[in-house]
Amino acid sequence: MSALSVRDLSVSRGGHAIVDGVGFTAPSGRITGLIGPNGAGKSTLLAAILGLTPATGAAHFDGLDLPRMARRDRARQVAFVEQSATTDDRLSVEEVVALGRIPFEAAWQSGPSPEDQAIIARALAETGMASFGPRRFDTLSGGEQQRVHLARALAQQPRLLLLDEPTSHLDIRAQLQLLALLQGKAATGMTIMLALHDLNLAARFCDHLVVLAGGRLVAEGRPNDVLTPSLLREVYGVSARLVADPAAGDALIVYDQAVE
Ligand SMILES: Nc1ncnc2c1ncn2[C@@H]1O[C@H](COP(=O)(O)OP(=O)(O)OP(=O)(O)O)[C@@H](O)[C@H]1O
Repeated sequence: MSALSVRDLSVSRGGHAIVDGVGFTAPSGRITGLIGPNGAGKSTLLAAILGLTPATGAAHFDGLDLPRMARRDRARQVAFVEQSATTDDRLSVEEVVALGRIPFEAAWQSGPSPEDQAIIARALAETGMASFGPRRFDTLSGGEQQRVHLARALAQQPRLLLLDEPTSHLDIRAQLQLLALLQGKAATGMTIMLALHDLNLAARFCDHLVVLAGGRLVAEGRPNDVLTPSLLREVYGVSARLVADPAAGDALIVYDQAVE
């Protein structure tokens, strides 16, 4: 089974644990939401899973020791959409997405093969960016850039996809499109984990939730079991109600106020 299994993962900075003994399993072919307030350690945890920041503990995917793998080998299995991904701004959109094929290129290959070009075109189409191929990346809006970073990750054809707040610059339609696209990918067997701030979207689109606060795992499980008013009060410091949504067959979170 190609689940992501994280065990006792810890990251310390300045003598302070910012990720503290976190363990969970993100199920195979499902979407796992990583939620928690600002500064909870979500970005640090994702970076630690991929060995991009020094950490102790373990993160395995289908028997692969993710933090200790060679970068190129890992990039053939796992793609990461960072919160503020840096890109050489002079590249065109097509060239940015083509970066996703580099881990698969032979040493003598100069530029994408016809097969790579088809994969790049498909990733651009799936993210609604097909007509932007020749545009310079630095001329895009924040939301368009975010979609291109997703397209670059999809072009890697990963078995595990990690995303750090991939909807932060997207309008509501684009958020729904992105999450529906991820659902489709999960249905093909891709294991997906994404950090997300919108808890109603997390409840609707995620199969599994991992809740962090103060660097520690607070809860893990199905959205309906995890997103309770008491958890929202404890973790986010808000009073909130769950209101039945008969059309969707589950509950919506309605926030009342921040509490002390
Ligand atoms: N190099 C560092 N030195 C000291 N503290 C750090 C360092 N890097 C991160 N932190 C702290 O670790 C905590 C976790 O940061 P992280 O970015 O992982 O949180 P997050 O859950 O992703 O937050 P957000 O929702 O705001 O993006 C924060 O309090 C941050 O200030």
